[in-house]
Amino acid sequence: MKIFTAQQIRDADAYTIMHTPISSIDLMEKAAMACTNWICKNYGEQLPVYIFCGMGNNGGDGLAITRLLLNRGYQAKAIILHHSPNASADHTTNYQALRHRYPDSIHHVHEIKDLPPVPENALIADAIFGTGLSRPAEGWMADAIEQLSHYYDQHTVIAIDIPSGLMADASSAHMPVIKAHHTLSFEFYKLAFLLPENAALTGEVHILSIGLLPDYIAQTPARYQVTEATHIHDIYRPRKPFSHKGTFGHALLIAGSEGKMGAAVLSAKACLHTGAGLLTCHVPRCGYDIIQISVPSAMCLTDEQKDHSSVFHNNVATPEAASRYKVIGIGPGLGTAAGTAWALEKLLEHYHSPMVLDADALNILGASPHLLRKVPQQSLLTPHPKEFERLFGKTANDIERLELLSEKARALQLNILLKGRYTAMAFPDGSVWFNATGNAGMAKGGSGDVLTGILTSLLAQGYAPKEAMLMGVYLHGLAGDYAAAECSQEAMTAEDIIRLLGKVFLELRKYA
Ligand SMILES: NC(=O)C1=CN([C@@H]2O[C@H](COP(=O)(O)OP(=O)(O)OC[C@H]3O[C@@H](n4cnc5c(N)ncnc54)[C@H](OP(=O)(O)O)[C@@H]3O)[C@@H](O)[C@H]2O)[C@@H](O)CC1
Ligand SMILES: [K+]
Repeated sequence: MKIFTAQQIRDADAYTIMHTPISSIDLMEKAAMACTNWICKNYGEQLPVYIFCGMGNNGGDGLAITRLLLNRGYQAKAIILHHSPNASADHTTNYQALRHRYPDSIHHVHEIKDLPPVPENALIADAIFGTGLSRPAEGWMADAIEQLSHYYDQHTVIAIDIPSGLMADASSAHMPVIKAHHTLSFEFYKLAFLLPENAALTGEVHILSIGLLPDYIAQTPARYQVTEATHIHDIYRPRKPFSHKGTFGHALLIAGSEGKMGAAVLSAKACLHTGAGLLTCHVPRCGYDIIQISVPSAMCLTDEQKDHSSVFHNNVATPEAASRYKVIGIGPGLGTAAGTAWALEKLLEHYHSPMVLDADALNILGASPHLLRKVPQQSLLTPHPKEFERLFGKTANDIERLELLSEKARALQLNILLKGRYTAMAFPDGSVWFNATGNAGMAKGGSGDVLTGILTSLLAQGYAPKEAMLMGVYLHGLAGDYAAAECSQEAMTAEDIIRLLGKVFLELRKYA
């Protein structure tokens, strides 16, 4: 799903109005109807609904919702905040319609002391500012937003299109913003919903269709996208009947150190359960029995060191040796011993195909930034926010961090993701995608090691690096969702994610 900017959303609106018999006021009615239906489906008419409206079209939506709820027997009230002397045309039309039919349902607010008390059991709808917010709220409007934010603790708050005060495609850090339990947004995700800094503001986001024209959406380029199931169905290639293990690539996984062999085991298992043809693990001597017993399908090479790996570059020292492996995954539980860092540098000097770098491999790069330039182009890097900061430095807010992510992916020609609720993936072509599968049950040790195994496996099988990242992150999240459904977010572990990869592939095959 494309993520459009506030301006592109206005253009989609205008395009639909120009190319269909639908007028602007009809579109507002459709938006208001979609919200009203959602409210009626989820809350009974015994609850009063207080709808706070601004002077633009977001306020117009609020006025139309008030009328539609009153039509259905709800006790709805519109509280209009006069932040501007001028109302938009569609706001005015809806104001007149509401006043004509339900004159007692409207309350005007010209300054903060006019805000009415809200009954204890009332539902609150926030229709003050939408995508037309052009600057931070100031003066008494900032105070009003601040005051309304406190309703979050005692009431259910539903934001219409976007929580008021939140900028759709810029950072709103340190700005007054309404906190909502639910956001009912029209047609598209807004970039703001996907940023961790806004996690506490939007609550659950529900995308409601209002019939904007699909051809505008199809023909308009968007810098940001959210991965959808259909994208993954297009990427997925089922195994052919006449294939053999060589068809699916030989992966080399360099992972583990004393006390962290579990990371290597998880990564190796995930690699095999994602379909790699052959897997060799390079581990320190202390890990030999562990790998042989825990992952019997994998081969095992041991380092000359007992507790950390230090000579893994020898596996690719000659072109002939290097050609044995389709891909290298490196990092889970690796440690950052000086010998390991030295061997990583040597590895990068010898190996020139895309690889997967995670965890301690990234920490080693963060400590020696000159190594970043030696990482083979098209490689996959999988930092979490702390590792990202060690690699590329601090930023002031999430939008700046996203820019930095995208800039580094382009400049270094690497596929770099940034882990989070909506993992962001930046590609050498300048595009940035967000993944929406996954859940908080995956915020546990081991989940990242599983992802490394999955990505390494997909590269081994010949998926292009961008496809491998989009698909691997999606599958990892979906397996996590299946695991949570089966045994709860609390109880699930990284091993459950690996186990449920099977269910994910069975699901994928249905669309192949
Ligand atoms: N496209 C769609 O899909 C559809 C969109 N629809 C709806 O339209 C909404 C967008 O409406 P919109 O463009 O009228 O803007 P909106 O957010 O109501 O605010 C504009 C007002 O706020 C003002 N203002 C701005 N910043 C301010 C500040 N800091 N402090 C004070 N004032 C400030 C600004 O005044 P000005 O900047 O001119 O001073 C103007 O008066 C969208 O979110 C959705 O709900 C649906 O109806 C139909 C389909
Ligand atoms: K709003």
